[in-house]
Amino acid sequence: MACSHLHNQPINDECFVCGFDNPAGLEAQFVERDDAPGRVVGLFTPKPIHQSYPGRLHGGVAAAMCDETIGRAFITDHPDQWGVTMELKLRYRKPTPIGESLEVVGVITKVTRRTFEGTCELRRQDGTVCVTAEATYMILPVERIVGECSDEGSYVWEDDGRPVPAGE
Ligand SMILES: CCCCCCCCCC(=O)SCCNC(=O)CCNC(=O)[C@H](O)C(C)(C)COP(=O)(O)OP(=O)(O)OC[C@H]1O[C@@H](n2cnc3c(N)ncnc32)[C@H](O)[C@@H]1OP(=O)(O)O
Repeated sequence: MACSHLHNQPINDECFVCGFDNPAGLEAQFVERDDAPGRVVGLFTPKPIHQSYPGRLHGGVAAAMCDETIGRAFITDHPDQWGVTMELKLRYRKPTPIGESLEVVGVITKVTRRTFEGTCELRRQDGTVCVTAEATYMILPVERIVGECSDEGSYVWEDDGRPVPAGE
């Protein structure tokens, strides 16, 4: 698979989905495929701590992965605009296993002045689509997103106002 990592997208080290300093996290990675421009592919391998029924990925964890994949698909084409999830709708179509490398393919379907919408598919290695999702986000300045819940973020600010992970 020809692909490139999303080097320009920030990571919050303690994020449940993308962070690598969250012991319970998914440690997901996000890439763009050369054969699918405009899409983001989230890659992750669920651990036993992410299950619901034995061996089965918890639906809420799948939702988190779908949510972030669609959100990152927007940032790919709008690097200075971030969003918060307003609405997330999922269909759990097949059981999702743990311990298997899975991918979530996200794409943006609609952009307005204040919102964007997108869809995604969570797929197994054999192509089985286990979960599909659609979501709507409100576009907000990152200062407001971070500032509403925390006095400190894991970001520093470049001269052009762009946030980058602290320590980079
Ligand atoms: C590093 C890169 C990562 C990128 C991917 C990230 C993916 C993950 C993203 C998340 O998980 S974010 C966490 C989950 N989401 C949130 O925490 C959002 C919480 N909700 C809000 O902060 C506010 O509801 C929101 C900013 C969306 C809107 O607040 P506003 O103050 O701008 O709007 P207001 O409350 O005045 O309402 C304006 C209109 O929008 C409507 N509205 C507000 N929230 C809504 C909502 N959630 N869904 C539908 N409609 C909503 C509201 O009813 C009203 O309708 P009317 O004008 O008809 O009266």
